[in-house]
This record gives sequence, structure tokens and C-alpha cells, in this order.
Amino acid sequence: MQADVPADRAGAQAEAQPVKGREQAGYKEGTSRGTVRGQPGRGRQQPGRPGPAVRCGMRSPELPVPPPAAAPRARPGRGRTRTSESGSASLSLRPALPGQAGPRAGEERAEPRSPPPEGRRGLRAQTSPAPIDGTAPARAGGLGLGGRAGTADGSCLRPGPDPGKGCCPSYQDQNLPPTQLASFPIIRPALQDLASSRWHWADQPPPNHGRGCLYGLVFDAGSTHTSLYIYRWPADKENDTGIVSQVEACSVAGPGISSYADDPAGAGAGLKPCLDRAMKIVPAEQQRETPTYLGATAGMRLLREENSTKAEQVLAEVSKAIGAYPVDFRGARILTGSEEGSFGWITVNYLLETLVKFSFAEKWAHPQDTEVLGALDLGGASTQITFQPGVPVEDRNTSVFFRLYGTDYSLYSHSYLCYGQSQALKMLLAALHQASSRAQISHPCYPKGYKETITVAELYNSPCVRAPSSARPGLVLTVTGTGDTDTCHAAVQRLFDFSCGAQGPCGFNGVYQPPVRGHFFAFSGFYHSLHFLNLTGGQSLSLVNATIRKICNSSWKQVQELFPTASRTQIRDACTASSYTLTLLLQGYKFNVTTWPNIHFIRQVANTDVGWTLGYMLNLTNMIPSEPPPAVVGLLRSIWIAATVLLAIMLLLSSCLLTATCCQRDSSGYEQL
Ligand SMILES: Nc1ncnc2c1ncn2[C@@H]1O[C@H](COP(=O)(O)OP(=O)(O)O)[C@@H](O)[C@H]1O
Repeated sequence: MQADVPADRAGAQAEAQPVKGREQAGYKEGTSRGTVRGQPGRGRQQPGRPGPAVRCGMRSPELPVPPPAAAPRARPGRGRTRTSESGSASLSLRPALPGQAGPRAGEERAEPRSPPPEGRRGLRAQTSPAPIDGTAPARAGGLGLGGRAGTADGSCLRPGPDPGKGCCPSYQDQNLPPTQLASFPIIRPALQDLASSRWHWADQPPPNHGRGCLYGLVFDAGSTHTSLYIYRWPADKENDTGIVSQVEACSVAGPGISSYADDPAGAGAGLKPCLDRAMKIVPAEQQRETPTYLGATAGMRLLREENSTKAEQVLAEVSKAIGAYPVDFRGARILTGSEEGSFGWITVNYLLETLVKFSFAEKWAHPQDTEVLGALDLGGASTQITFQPGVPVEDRNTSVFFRLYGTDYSLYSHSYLCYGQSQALKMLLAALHQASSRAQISHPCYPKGYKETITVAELYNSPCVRAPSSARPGLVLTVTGTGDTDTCHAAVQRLFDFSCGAQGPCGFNGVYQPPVRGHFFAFSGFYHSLHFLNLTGGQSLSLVNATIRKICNSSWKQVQELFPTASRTQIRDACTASSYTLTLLLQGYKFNVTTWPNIHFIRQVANTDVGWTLGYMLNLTNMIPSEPPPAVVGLLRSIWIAATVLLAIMLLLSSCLLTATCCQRDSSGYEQL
């Protein structure tokens, strides 16, 4: 369903034609927009207008998805569980059409898995259990058990008549050393470079003279919640990189928009407080040119699988709500799993300036000898892994190509639907229920002494779990925690099929994956589940194992004492979530004791949340063009001064020469006379 978009915007969007390019995969070495540094506004794309170029592409959605390595496992219920979101979805890195849903073909339906082989090793503590202090003060850098919302720069939140004054932070202000990462020695040099380059900008004239700042708004409509990210960048540096900062992340009250399937208007109404907040931040005269997007992720992908009409209704309602505000609304759509992974990867590498960097020669350039980082995202309903494997990606369904700032990137990316944290925990409970086939469920990952009830209807309310045909929806199930680490780990492992078969290296459920390579940022649920146990500070794998083991063996009373301020659900899920996270990383994505230190659990870099939204906006506003702007960009001021002096000298010399010639001619004339 198309969203309501004014005709003038439709025109702009129509410029963004799908581009045929290399390998017919929607890839184009796009044209840069020719922004000339020092001449603000000239040659610059109008803010809020999509860039002309499509810069990358992915496999066509029609490509077949490889069959699972293992034989299907019969599971009762209605239909198949979706477990894999293949990169076969066309990743259209171009302005989204309003209300356009992402291609469905990318949503690979899950194939049932075979039971994992017997005797698979569980998670084992390799050292004696370490004390857990979930209430310990946050490490340097201020990482804490935080809410989703945060104000990066409170001083800039007031609307003002003059957006150019006090609106954009100065470059000094932007030089916010991402101290969250200070404990990661490998990453630190890159961050020091980042900081130094920002100091370098500080030498430049203030960026916000003239047009002030530009803003962009992106709603992350996740399966568990929705957030509005408000971004800002200096207007005269629109085509530059590394300068977009997050002003605020506004958390929408209530669950994710997919929960409003039976009340679509409620999904739209819920967005209004955050839109009102944005209208207070973005100066009134700039609101109409502020590009605004809503991207929905796995929750909506699942709803679309279940009932596409309801999914469209929800999208239509959120579009209507956003369209009522005076912004340049560019549409609400459902991202494919591959887009989610790829935009997360762009965000990570943009924030670390591994794609393009401001050099000492005062030019933006692709940094030499800089390794890009991989991205690991754990949502509520899906998880993504995206990295540059350094070897050809053998499965075209998981292959992603980017050309960014004149450099080609060949990535591996895959999204597993239903393997986000909330849905995985639901699958675990359903499996335990089906194993018990009674109204009593013993949950080995819940603390001893914990008890709750849940109806069959509540348990089986997702396409990721299938109700047994005999299950009565109204039946009340009693779930009792047994706090048994080994049984818990075994149950978590049974959610996966780790066997790769003959087809080569894989992740899980028979999905091809080359061996992990280089450093990774692990964010969203990966960060939150381990941060709760204070395990995001570069702890060794043995300590992580020992800590999780200890928490999983604790009683309900003990964990309540350990986490006095946490919610009941957080405490209940501490063991399950961390066990699941570790299993996914180690057995699923195949990290090991050697590569474990290469995973950096992170929530923010330089006060900007790490997630897909920033990469999405950067792409749709063409802020990382496929080719660098023309070479005239970034000429040194000293060169201009030298050129002016040289010109003056040349003019002086020419006039001297002219005078001398005239004099000579005059004297020769006399001679003739
Ligand atoms: N402040 C937080 N504390 C704990 N967990 C969080 C927090 N913020 C996000 N999460 C977790 O991060 C994930 C975000 O998922 P979400 O974006 O809603 O899902 P998806 O990307 O699958 O649609 C969820 O697993 C959620 O529980």
C-alpha cells in the first residue's frame, strides 16, 4: 500500500530509478553530486531529496535459497517456522518509495531442522565462577543498563528561530571520544584517529554559518519497540562523512507496531509524542525539508507472513500519522533481513570512519590499511551477521556488494528470522512445553523457585512457534524454574541445527557462512543481554562462561538480591538470554576462544546508537556516495593563499613586462625618427 505523499515528493522519488549495473544486481557506480567544499549549497543536492545514484545491490530475490543441510525434522503445528532471512532479497540501496514494503521474496521460509547430534558439548565454565555484580557501576564511558532513549546533546534540544546559532555542535563539541571502547586496544587506534580528525575539523571555520544544520528522522519500528532517531549534520558538509550525529533517540511507548495488527490506528497514534518531540528539536523553518523514514523490521516481517493485509494496514496508519507532520516523509516500509544487516554494517563503519576519513591533506579519502568491522545485530525477532570475509562468498544469496566512496566491498550478510532474542526464548518455552506435554513446564533456564503462568494462546502467538494440534488455546500452563545450567544449555542448543553437511562452512540451520574474520561490533540484544551481567568489558570467554553458569544456577531469591533494581522479566531472563547469546555467537556464528576477543559489545559510538537506522539514512540521503566528490574538494586554504599571491606576482610581472616593452618600443621609434 502506498503512503500518502505529496506530489512534489513523489517527483523527487521518481528520480530514483532502479539502476541496472554490474552483474544486473541493482548495482551502480553512482555519480557523485559534485559538492564543492567551501561553497555551501552549490552543487549540493537539495536536502531531503534522494540522491540520484543507486550504489550497491544484492542478489535478486528470485534466486533459490539453498536447502538446509540436514533432513527436515517433523514438527507439529501450522506451517513451517521461518528461521532464515536470506540475502536473496534485493537490497535496494536507494530512496525507498513511500509505503513500499520490502520484497517478500527475501524472507526465506524456515526449513525444519533435524535434531542436533547427540553428545554436543554444552557451555562449560572454564574457570571457577567469578562473582557477578550486575549492579556494579558502569565502566568508563558511561555504559549502563540504559533505556533506549537518550539525549546526546541536551544543549541543542531547544528549537530556535536561528538554527545557525547554537544548533549544530561545533566540531570540538562533536569530538566526543567514544570512551566506551577505550578498553579495546585493537579498536583504540582507530578511535584516536577519529578523535584527532575531529580536532582537525575544529581548525576549520564554524560549520554552521550560513544554513546551519540539517536534520533527518528515522523510526526504527522493531518487533519489541519503536524508537525515533533524530540525526543532525552541518548543512555545508552534507556530502561529507563522519559528521552526522544523533541528537536524540525518542522511545515510543508500548510494544512494536506489529503488535497493533488488530488496532492499526493505535500504531500511528503511538508515534505522535516522539514526532512532537522532533518538532521541538528541528527548527520550524527546516521541518519541511527534513527527510523522515520509518523502517520496520522482523516483527513486521512476521506479521506480513501471517497476514499481509494487516501488515499493510499498520504501515498505512503509521504513514498517515507521520504524513500529518510538516516533514519530508519518504515512506514507511519493511526492511529485508539483509538490508537490516547491511545498514547496521554501514553504521558501524561510518561511525569508526573505516569507510572514508578526513585526512591530514584536508581531504576525505578512503583510509588505507584500515580494516572494516563486521556487524552482529540481535533483535527481538531476528539476528543478522554481516562481515567482509576476505574470500569469495560462495552462496550468492548471502552476498552483498557495496561501492562506497570509490571502494568496493564484498560482504557476507545473513539474517535469521525467529532467532531474535524474544522469539528464540519463546521457541525454547514452546519446545519445553511440547517435551513435557502437560500443563506443567519445568524451565531449566529460569531460576529455581520462580513460577509463572501463561496460556497456550499466549505461548503460540507467533509464526515462530507452532501450537500442537491438541493444544487448547485457553489452557493455562504453569512454568516453574529449575535453575539447572547444563539442562538449560542443552535445551538452548536444541533450538539450532549446527551441522553443516557437505556444503562447506556454515552458520546454523544449514545456512552457508564463511569463517568469521576480523573485528566485530555486537550491538542491540547482544549488548543488552551481556551488559546485564557486566560482561561487555572485554572479559575473557572463560569468565563469561563462568559468570553465565553461575547465574543459571542461582535461585529466584539470589538473583533478585543480585539485581535489586531490574525488572522481573529481566531477572527471569538473565540466564536464558545470556546463554542464548553465547550459544548463538559460539556455536551459531562459529566464534571461538581465539576470535572471542574480536567481538566488541557496544551500544553507542560517540553518543550515537549503533543500529541500522543511521546507515539507512546515510544511504537514502546519499551521504556516502559511491564515488568521491571531485578533486577540487577540500583544497587547502594555504593553497588558495599561495595561488592568490602567485597570481598577484604574475600580474605585477606582466605589467612590468608590458611597461618595459612599451618603453623599448618608444625608444626604438625615436631612433627611427
Ligand atoms: N534497554 C534495553 N534493555 C534490554 N534489552 C534491550 C534494550 N533495548 C533493546 N533491547 C533488546 O534489543 C532487541 C531489540 O529488538 P527490536 O529492534 O525490537 O527487534 P527486531 O530488530 O528483531 O525487530 C530486543 O531483543 C530487546 O529486548
